[in-house]
Amino acid sequence: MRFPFGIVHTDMRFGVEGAECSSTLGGSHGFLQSAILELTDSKTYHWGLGIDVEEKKEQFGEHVNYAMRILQGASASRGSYGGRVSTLRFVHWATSAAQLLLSSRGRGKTSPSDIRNSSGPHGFSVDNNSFVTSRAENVVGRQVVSSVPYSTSTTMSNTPVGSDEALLASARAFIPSLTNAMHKGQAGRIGVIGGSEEYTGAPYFSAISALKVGADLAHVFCVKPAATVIKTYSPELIVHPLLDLENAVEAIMEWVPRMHSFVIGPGLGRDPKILETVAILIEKLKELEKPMIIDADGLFLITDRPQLIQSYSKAILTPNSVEFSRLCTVVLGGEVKPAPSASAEKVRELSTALGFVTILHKGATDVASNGRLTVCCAGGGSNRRCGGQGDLLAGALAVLFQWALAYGDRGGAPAPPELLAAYGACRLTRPRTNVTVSSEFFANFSRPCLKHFGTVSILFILGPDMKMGHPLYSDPHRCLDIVTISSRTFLSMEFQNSFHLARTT
Ligand SMILES: NC(=O)C1=CN([C@@H]2O[C@H](COP(=O)(O)OP(=O)(O)OC[C@H]3O[C@@H](n4cnc5c(N)ncnc54)[C@H](O)[C@@H]3O)[C@@H](O)[C@H]2O)[C@@H](O)CC1
Ligand SMILES: Nc1ncnc2c1ncn2[C@@H]1O[C@H](COP(=O)(O)OP(=O)(O)OP(=O)(O)O)[C@@H](O)[C@H]1O
Repeated sequence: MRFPFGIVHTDMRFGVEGAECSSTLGGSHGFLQSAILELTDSKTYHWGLGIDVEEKKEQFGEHVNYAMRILQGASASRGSYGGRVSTLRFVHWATSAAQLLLSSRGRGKTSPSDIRNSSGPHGFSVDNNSFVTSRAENVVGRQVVSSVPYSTSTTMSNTPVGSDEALLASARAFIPSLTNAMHKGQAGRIGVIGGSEEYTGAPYFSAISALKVGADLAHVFCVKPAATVIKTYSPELIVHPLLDLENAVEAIMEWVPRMHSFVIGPGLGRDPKILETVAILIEKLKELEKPMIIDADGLFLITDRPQLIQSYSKAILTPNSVEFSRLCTVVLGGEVKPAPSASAEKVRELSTALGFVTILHKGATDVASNGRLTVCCAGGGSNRRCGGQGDLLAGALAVLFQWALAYGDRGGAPAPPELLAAYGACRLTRPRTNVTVSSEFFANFSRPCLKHFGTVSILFILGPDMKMGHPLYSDPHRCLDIVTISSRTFLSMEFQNSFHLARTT
């Protein structure tokens, strides 16, 4: 495995397997050098003090501009960097690592374990003083890649009703057990309404994640030009090229009754005719009381016509910060600036204004509210912000939501089904991305993320391994080993009896 980088604090030395860059400067110049090395696949360069960007431009041409852009705009990660995400990720993490080191200088002593056990904006912080080690790369590289411990950051705001463990236990309770008595489809038939000529990945991510989490069947309802493309991603998906037919509503409604829940919006696009079709479908799904997760362009539609889901208790909206901001502007009035972490109060306000429709605001901390209760889920998760992670979450949530609803509110749970499902989906998604970061450091992200979806689900189900503070969370490499073992065990059904979970029908 390529180990992405190592940092020695004394001279900010960056090591990339097969390429090494030594700089006596550190800071962003060091990062720039590293980024350029990555971009150019250079083997070894030793640059002296200072970097003359113009000179480097001559040497490396556009790569310098590119590296600069990455450094300056790492936050604008989506899309624009295309295939260069590995470099972005490299710099992103490297930056975090260096911030850690730089911020710790001259403030006494911090042991590696202090860093490993602490948490902060990047999943870690320096609690006390300086970091002293001669082989910082051994610690910091690993730490930055693997840390992001699952912190005790889940809270209930307006009503203090539970802890992480209580929420997790209740979420786990509605997962159907694996037995030979179930028939195909019983654990979930999920419909994804989305996919356009431009966006074929998003509906795929949602649908396949639904399957990985445990649904039996996933259907995608998309426009014709997207259908073959989506189908070729996976033979497991059932793909219906119906969304752009003249009689789209009628054609899709033939399938709707057999679906347990829907994800509406991933990759849908914004063609007014398609959106009109989807608006009619939403009305019809409501009549049939189908649970629905509304994401991405589905939220664009809802922002335009909030009355579509007003007071519908089986809808969960999953806005990212920009989508949340747009919704707030329309529904609450006034400007709400997009922020990585939403104000729990604003999320509650929006939910209330929409007639207690559940809102799950995705961010550094995920905040879910049904207007009466608010649940937050932080910890875990990656610092990568590439496209597709929200789609994965939406697919997972569609499965958990229908499981939760089928299980029902049996009393004793710290939150109602919609919030348990939201919490469960976040809790499931965040460690998965964490595991992926450590194992797929230089690869593209959302797709390998899927690889761990099933396995992390296993951990989710196996319960005891998911305890916060468990070593799994401080060392994803170990986590992967255990996950592999767990999966095998799971598949061989040896642990079947330990699935003491109630079954849904
Ligand atoms: N592989 C694919 O097919 C993918 C398709 N996608 C689809 O792409 C379509 C458009 O989705 P977008 O999310 O780009 O929506 P928009 O087209 O509304 O763009 C939102 C923009 O806001 C930016 N942004 C995000 N957070 C911000 C913040 N805190 N402050 C300022 N700007 C911020 C984003 O970079 C993005 O460019 C949807 O249909 C979506 O499902 C995405 O799901 C990603 C993956
Ligand atoms: N700043 C952040 N720090 C850590 N995790 C985050 C952050 N922002 C979002 N996430 C996590 O990433 C996942 C996807 O959220 P994101 O905001 O990327 O969705 P999205 O923009 O709708 O995604 P998509 O590209 O699929 O449309 C969620 O599980 C969320 O918990």
